[in-house]
Amino acid sequence: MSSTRDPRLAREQAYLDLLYSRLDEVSDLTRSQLRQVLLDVGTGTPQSVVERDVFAATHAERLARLEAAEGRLCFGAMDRFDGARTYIGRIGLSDVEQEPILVDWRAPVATAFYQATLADPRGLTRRRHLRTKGREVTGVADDLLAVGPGEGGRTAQDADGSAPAADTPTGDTMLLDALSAPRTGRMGDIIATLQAEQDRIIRADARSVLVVDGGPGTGKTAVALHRAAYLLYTERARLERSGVLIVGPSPVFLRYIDQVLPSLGETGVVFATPGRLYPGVAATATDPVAVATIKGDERMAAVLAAAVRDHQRLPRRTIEILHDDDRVLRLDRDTVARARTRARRSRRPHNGARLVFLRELLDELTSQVVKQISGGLLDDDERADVRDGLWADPVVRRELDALWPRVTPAQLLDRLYTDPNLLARAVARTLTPAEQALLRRGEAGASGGAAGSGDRGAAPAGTGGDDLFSALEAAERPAPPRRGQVNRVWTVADVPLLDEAAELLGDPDEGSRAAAEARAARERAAEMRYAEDVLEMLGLAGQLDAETVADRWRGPRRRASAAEHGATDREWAFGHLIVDEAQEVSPMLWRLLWRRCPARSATLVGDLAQAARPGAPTSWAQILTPHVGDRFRVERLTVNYRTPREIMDVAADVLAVAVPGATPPESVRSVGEKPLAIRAGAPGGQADQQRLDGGPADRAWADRSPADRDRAEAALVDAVVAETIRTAGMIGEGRIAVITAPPALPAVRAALWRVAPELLGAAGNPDADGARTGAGARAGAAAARSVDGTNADVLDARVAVLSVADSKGLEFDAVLLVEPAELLAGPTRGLADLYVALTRATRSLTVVHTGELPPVLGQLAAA
Ligand SMILES: Nc1ncnc2c1ncn2[C@@H]1O[C@H](COP(=O)(O)OP(=O)(O)OP(=O)(O)O)[C@@H](O)[C@H]1O
Repeated sequence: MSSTRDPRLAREQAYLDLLYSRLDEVSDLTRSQLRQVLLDVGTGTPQSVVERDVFAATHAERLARLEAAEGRLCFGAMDRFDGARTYIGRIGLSDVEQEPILVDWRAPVATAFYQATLADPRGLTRRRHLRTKGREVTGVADDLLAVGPGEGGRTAQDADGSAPAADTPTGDTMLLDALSAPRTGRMGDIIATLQAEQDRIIRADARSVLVVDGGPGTGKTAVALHRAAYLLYTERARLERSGVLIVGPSPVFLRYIDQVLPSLGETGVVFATPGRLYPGVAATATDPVAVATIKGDERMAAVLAAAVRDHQRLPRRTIEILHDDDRVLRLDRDTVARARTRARRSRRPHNGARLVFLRELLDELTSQVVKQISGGLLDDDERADVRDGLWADPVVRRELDALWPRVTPAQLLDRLYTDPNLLARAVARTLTPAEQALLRRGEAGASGGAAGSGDRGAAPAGTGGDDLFSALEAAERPAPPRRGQVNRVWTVADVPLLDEAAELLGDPDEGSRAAAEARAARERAAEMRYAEDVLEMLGLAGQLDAETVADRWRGPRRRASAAEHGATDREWAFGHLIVDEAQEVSPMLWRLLWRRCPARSATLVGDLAQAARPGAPTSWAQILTPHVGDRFRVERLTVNYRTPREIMDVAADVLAVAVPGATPPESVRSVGEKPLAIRAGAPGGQADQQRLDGGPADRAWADRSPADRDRAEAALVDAVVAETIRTAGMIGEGRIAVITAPPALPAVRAALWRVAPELLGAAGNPDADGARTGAGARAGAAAARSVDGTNADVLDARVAVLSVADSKGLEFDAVLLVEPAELLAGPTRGLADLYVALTRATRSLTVVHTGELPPVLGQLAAA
């Protein structure tokens, strides 16, 4: 990087000083405007209150954006042929004359900064990168793109008075420096070094579905998050109202990425894991892979529809109802069938159509009563009284409810899993007997991870749309807990099924009352947090209380509140959907996701080669055509920014077997350090660093005798602990992941905790189980524990012990991969899991194993 005597530094420092002083001015002004609005009691008219609140919200959001821009306010400049210079930064700024002095990286004019090349300089002579620390310029790097016509053959750098040296740093130097920096446990923004192919994707049109496909480390996640920030900038009005939903595979992953958008000044997004996409349920428990696969199968939509129809019954023979103890009324099969047909034709969901069904049958029963009383001579009011009397009669109610009961999603799913007759009827031609058995097995409950919230299905709500019955239905609220109340642990794979059921059943009770309460509480909590932040920013904490300020935000709907709302309302229509690790999404989950974004404006990020799901599709068309037809476009990223060449060479062998013919991404750098294989339990009890010849894959642990297994496990754990400590000493301040098959997680964690607790931090303490809240919770990832019981706080520690599932999308300076043969023997696509695990490191990879290495890792042997 440039020396301190570089004259360019002084010039850029002067400009940066000017930018920061303007930032301070604008921030002070905004702060004082906000203070004034908040302290102003106003005239008290409704209009003045609303106006004041709108102003307050606008000022507060602007202030938050200005504060987020403090770090790396400006990171580049571009010189054009006409000699004009434009500075690019985190936000746009204008001087007092309203002349632009800094351009937001997302503005159209900034496109050239990212996309200009020597071959296509886009009117630029030079792209300048600024390295800053706090408010100080510490380095300058230039990409010379062309010689300006008015400069008489001088290079752009000549214009600064400095001669270009052969080893002058360039944008590539800046990129490599960023990629080689120690990891912090959190993804950061990459606006200073975005590459042209990434920038094009970020700015792509948002009206249809864009798939960002690419191998590990190609920046897919980074691009998706920057695209969210770009869309919030270019389509703010639309997305402020509707929000952006970002779905990531695990709470750990959401925690990993939760700083990126705030660092770009954007907060109006909802983060969710698949287990949290149904209001009122926070599922983290998982089913066995085979069960989850069948639950995610598209055919489950037909199964659920059949299960709902099964609750719309016809009596075998005429029903006799004793009304008011003295009158016998009759409902024959044909009458009920007619009512059922009408109700079904109403095209309302089950609980709404129930009202049509009830009306038909009550009309019939009313006619019978009227005939019996008066030979049919009653006026309308009297008929209405008769009908009310029938509805109020528990005997009548019981008979009608039995024919078309109100059902909640939780009840429907619970019955499907537990009632073999219902299951058999609902799946008659849809699932094989073996698949049905798996569904019933799902009933046995979930494994791994913390419990999802119980889901009670007893409190009915009015289904609306019919005055008479709305009133009658309202009268029965709140209902006492009924027999058949559901209180089970839902798994992640149950969530799309609950949502599908809610769609078929209509406004479900738990989706209305419980979710409305949860929503109100969350919105209030968000308002309070927001108010506290604003008071903090203004130094008004002692003068105004957060409660008062929060109340003032209730009038105009803030962007954050739109986001909060969307998080708890299954009928909320998000303006844009972003799905990370999209290759793992099951067909049933896709159905849920598209319901959340009916406009089908989406960015989907994934790598089919990393798909762990058995039977995962092999093309995006296979995944998307059923949902969006041909309204999708695939963009590929090809450069691996994360994994060094030496590690990628090993991973490429795995890819070649996992997906024959697939091209691995090209690593942008090498580190001069080959991955190692360490064999545990070698003679003398010492871990033995080995160069092996491949050979047959070792027997998986499950195949060994218990004594062998115990010995091997003890040796393995010892070797992992020793190697982790050695690696920690070697990499200094960076982060390490120990990636292992789920069964070995507790033993490895416990052993590391015994020997080197400081490496695991608070997240590694086995006694500290239980609910934790933190930034992840704030980001919408409230379930602190993940698929394999991993606490999202692991990212704060120097060493994270993770399953492959939880390591998805993350990266570390060093990775210790434990017993790869176990991954290959697992129930998921083992080669894909191995590929994911191998590609998490930015610097060093060590494989620790007990038996022979799988042949696919032959390269390690030759290392
Ligand atoms: N232009 C860039 N400048 C600096 N860093 C970059 C750039 N592009 C990508 N990176 C970094 O490369 C790493 C990998 O990016 P990212 O996690 O988005 O990849 P990915 O394609 O989602 O990987 P995976 O499929 O393995 O999850 C991240 O640390 C990211 O910040």
